[in-house]
Amino acid sequence: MLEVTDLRKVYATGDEALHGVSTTVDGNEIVAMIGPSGAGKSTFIRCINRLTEPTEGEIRLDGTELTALDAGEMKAARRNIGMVFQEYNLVERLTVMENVLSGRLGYVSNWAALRRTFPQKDVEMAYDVLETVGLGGMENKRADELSGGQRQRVGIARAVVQEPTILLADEPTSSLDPETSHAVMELLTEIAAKRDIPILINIHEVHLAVEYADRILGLHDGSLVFDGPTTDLDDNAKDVIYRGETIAGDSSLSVVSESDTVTDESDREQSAVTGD
Ligand SMILES: Nc1ncnc2c1ncn2[C@@H]1O[C@H](COP(=O)(O)OP(=O)(O)OP(=O)(O)O)[C@@H](O)[C@H]1O
Repeated sequence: MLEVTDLRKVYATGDEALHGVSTTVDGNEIVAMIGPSGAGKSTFIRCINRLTEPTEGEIRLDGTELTALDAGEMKAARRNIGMVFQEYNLVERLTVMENVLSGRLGYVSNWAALRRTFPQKDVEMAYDVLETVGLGGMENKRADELSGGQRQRVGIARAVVQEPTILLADEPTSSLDPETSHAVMELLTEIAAKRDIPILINIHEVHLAVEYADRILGLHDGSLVFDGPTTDLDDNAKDVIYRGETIAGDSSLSVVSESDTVTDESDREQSAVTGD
């Protein structure tokens, strides 16, 4: 279970992207986070696995307080958090199989990781997951030979072989055409059911959120203004989320600066996909 309490993020620029967001994600539910551009959706999802460092608040995953972990402990904890990225984050010159197996790097010794040798059971699991995502038979293709939809399936397979207890997806469909977007959302839904894990998806397209999610989180200007079953997302709720009609930002919070750098974040992204 993911439990987020009073999550606040202030970037080094002074931008307060999250004003104290609390929610839980559990079971095998599909939770879609929606909201206007700049509402803080990416920041929220990236704070969970600390690709972006939270400023304040608690993030517990299956009882472990992630914000209290040191860098080494956090790397280990990231094995439990599968991450799917908008731009796939594949290594283009590597094969589909090599990309998928990189999801197991956090489980093998440094020596094996360096030589990219994996136990037979990991390879079998990778074949299995590639079948599940509809890429059976494509394991030897290079990533740069794939379409966007196929790349995203590789990204999903890589996250799944980590055997995570939760999947996070940051705009997984926004680089894809409408048909492929549906296919990817269907795939994510199937994975949640089959693996019995929750999926938190940050998504722009409200119609996809409504079609596939069990629950909606609505962010407006860094505040969580809607948290309820998808069936409760009526026009009034959409006005609150997209126009902030009944919500005013809390300007009383003091600004705490911190020293996130782009380099830090890209290092962490690498660690998030390899568990290394
Ligand atoms: N690295 C950063 N440094 C400073 N400010 C940032 C950074 N990343 C995001 N922000 C700011 O934080 C706020 C929330 O941004 P975020 O990307 O989380 O929103 P979003 O809802 O995901 O937007 P979009 O839907 O356009 O991707 C915005 O005001 C943005 O300008």
